[in-house]
Order: sequence, then structure tokens, then C-alpha cells
Amino acid sequence: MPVKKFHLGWFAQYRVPVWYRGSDPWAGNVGRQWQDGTFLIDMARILDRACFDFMILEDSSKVPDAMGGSFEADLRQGRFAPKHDPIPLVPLLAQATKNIGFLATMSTTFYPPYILARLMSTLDHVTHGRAGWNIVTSSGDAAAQNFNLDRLFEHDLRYDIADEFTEVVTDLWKSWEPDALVADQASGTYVDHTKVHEINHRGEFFKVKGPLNTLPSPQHIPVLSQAGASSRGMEFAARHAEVILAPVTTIAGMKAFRDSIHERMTAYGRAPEQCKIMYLVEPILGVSEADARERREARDHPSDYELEDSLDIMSAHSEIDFSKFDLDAPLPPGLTTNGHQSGLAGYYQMGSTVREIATKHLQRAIVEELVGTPQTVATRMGEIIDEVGGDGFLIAQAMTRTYITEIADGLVPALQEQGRVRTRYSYEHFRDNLMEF
Ligand SMILES: Cc1cc2nc3c(=O)[nH]c(=O)nc-3n(C[C@H](O)[C@H](O)[C@H](O)COP(=O)(O)O)c2cc1C
Repeated sequence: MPVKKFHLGWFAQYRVPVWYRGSDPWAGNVGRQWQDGTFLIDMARILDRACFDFMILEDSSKVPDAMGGSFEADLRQGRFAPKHDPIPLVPLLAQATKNIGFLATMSTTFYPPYILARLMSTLDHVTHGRAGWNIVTSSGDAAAQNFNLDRLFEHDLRYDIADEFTEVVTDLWKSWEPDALVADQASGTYVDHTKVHEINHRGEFFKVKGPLNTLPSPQHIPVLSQAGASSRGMEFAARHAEVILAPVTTIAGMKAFRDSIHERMTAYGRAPEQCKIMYLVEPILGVSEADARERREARDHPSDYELEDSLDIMSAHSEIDFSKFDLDAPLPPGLTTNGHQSGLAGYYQMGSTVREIATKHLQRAIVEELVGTPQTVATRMGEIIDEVGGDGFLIAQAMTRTYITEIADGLVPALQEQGRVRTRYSYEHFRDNLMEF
């Protein structure tokens, strides 16, 4: 019987990769060289060669000051910021590659739907059908204050807005029938205007007339992805997403997440195969089991620098100042956030002291299960997918050139030998490859 194939994606950020030699002896000069996109272009080429389904480019619009009430902690390490806009980078990545897809993040809270629909349609054209939109609702008041707001809308309301936003954007893409372009040189007709329609949307949050002013793009509707982990976020994802990025760290949790999404999808009249659930993983590879285990154990003893890094990210996502808590005491009960709610709920499960939580938070993906040589980790990944039912893994570890090589030239060939991942792309467009199995 053929083994079950699965998908691979990589969580990437258009910000400085690991640049500090204390954390990565091979960091070289990347701290001064990432900003023109060359690091991510190199990375995209490698992942294209390794037949990854996609690279996702996350994004946010703030310089966080939640930790210690100052930009210092974040900027000193270059952790959350500086961060550049992923949208103009996508065409450069596409030009350097042949098949891999690109999910670019844009927020339904800050973009107007018409501009977003037009940008995504244009990206799908210039990438020849390899573009997708990672839908986020954003997570901080500090970001909201850059967009005419004092506070971010309440968590569930953001998803209500995102529902309507996604409908509008989809209707705008559909406002042109796929065959509206005629370009008939004999008659001089460029577009068949009877195939271009106003959408006349008047909803609770948006008023948009349409039609869009771009030609229908190769995929017509770019691939839609989402990473909601709260109940409201999962509901949104089940309704719209074709890729879900799932930060679940146990096999039981993976199964429960998948069942819940499938149940919700069915209620929306969607078939479960229409959405690929990608679990966050950080495989730790070694030349031997002992080597990998040693690398794994080092993760349990982060340096003060790495701990501060973790506390900074937790603070940025929740806008709670984690530096004010005693590292060796339990996290005070009853903390609340209007940011990543599921994230904060998860912190309470991660350990009995703030130090343990911050250490565990550095491993927000599946780590424990995937420690070993490329061959043993590949086997375990296959077993997990067989147990859970599908659909793939998102590599979420901090980017370094050596790690990318370990995955692309160590793990992926082992997975390919076991028949678990593709050895070539079957289709031209992102969605077709994603839905192939
Ligand atoms: C892999 C992954 C990538 C994400 N990328 C972004 C991002 O680029 N920008 C952002 O504002 N939020 C991002 N998020 C946050 C999610 O959109 C979502 O808000 C978060 O997972 C919490 O879920 P909830 O909104 O349902 O509470 C990401 C989450 C995950 C797990």
C-alpha cells in the first residue's frame, strides 16, 4: 500500500534572521545583509529545490514596547522589529524560483479590502499563480495606534470584521468572470464588459461598489491561509482557509484540532480535503541520535539572552509586560489580553514558573517527537501523519542558513526516500499542488 504523502511549508519572516554569534556561530554578516531580501531569496531557492509547498511570510506593524514599557528590549536584540513589508518581496522570491508558493500576510483590521484584493490579484499575476494571502486580524493596541485607532477592536469582533472582509475581497476577485479578457485584435475588443460586474457590497462594516480593476489572475482566487487557534479563530479558518497553521504540540491535540476543524467545515458545506492543516514543528537533527539528543538538551537551558528573547515575544503578542514577573515564581493567575488569547491560555499550561514557560515558549512547535537523524525523524513524521490523518508540517524554527540546509538537504531527501513528500511539482499553480494529495 502506498504511504500517505504530506505537505511541507516554512514559516519565514522578513526581518533579521538569527544574527547573533552567541546564538549561531555561522551567522556571519547576515545582520547587515538581510534587508534587501537576499537571505530570503537564497532560502526560497533552496525550498523550491526541496519541493516545499510554500513559504509563509508573517507580518506585523509595530515596534513593541510592552516589555519594560520601552522599545529597548525588542530593538536591542532585533527581535520583533525591525520588520520589512513582505508584499514587495514576493515578486523577487517568485522570480528566483519556479514552483514554490508564497503566503503573504495582510491584516483585515488595517487594510481596506479593495486595496488588498488588488494587491493579491497583482501578486498572483506576477508570480504566475503562486500567491496566497495569510489572513490575520492583528494583535496589539500598539499596532492599532498606527492606524487611526486607540485600541484594537475586541478579539471576536475582529473575526466578525474579518469574515465580512474576506467575503468582500472574494467577491471582488469574482467580479471578473475568468474569461473576461478577450484581447481580440481582429475586432479591437480587449475586455468583454458583460463579464465584469459591480459587487455593490453594503454590509455591517464595509461598503464597496466594485468591480476590481485588475484582470482575473491565474488562480483567480489566491490561496487563503489562517492561523486562528481560539474557538472564534478556528470558526473563521473553517469557513475560509485552505491552509491552517496549527500551533498544537501533542498528537492528541493535533487530532482534536483536525476533528474540530473538519466538523466546522462540514457545517459550512466544505469538504475536509479543501483545507490542509499544517502543524508547527521544529525538528532537531543530528549526525547521530546522541548528537541530536545533545542539541535537544541544550534547548532546555537557554541563555539569559534567549530567555529575554522569549519574554519579549510573549510580551509583544499579549501586550503584557512579562519582565515584571519573578522568573522563578508561577505566572500570576487571571491575566487577560486582547491580543493572542489562545497564546496566553497556552502559557499557563507550559510550566509552573515563568522561567519554565519562557523556556517552553522557545519551543512552541512539536519538538520532543522529532529529535534524531534525518532518517529517524522522517519516519516519525510519517507515523504522526498516519496517526493524525494529515496534512503536513510547517517548519517554524528560527531561520539560519545551516538549519535550512539540514532540513532541505538532510530531512527532505529522507522523507522523499520514504515516499512521504513530493520529489517534483505536478502543477504550475500553488493551489493545484496543495490540493494534489
Ligand atoms: C504560524 C503562525 C503564523 C502567524 N502569523 C501571524 C502574522 O503574520 N501576523 C499576525 O498578526 N498574527 C499571526 N499569527 C497569529 C494568528 O493569526 C492568531 O491570531 C493566533 O494564532 C491566535 O489565534 P486567535 O486569534 O484565534 O486567538 C500567526 C500564528 C501562527 C501560529
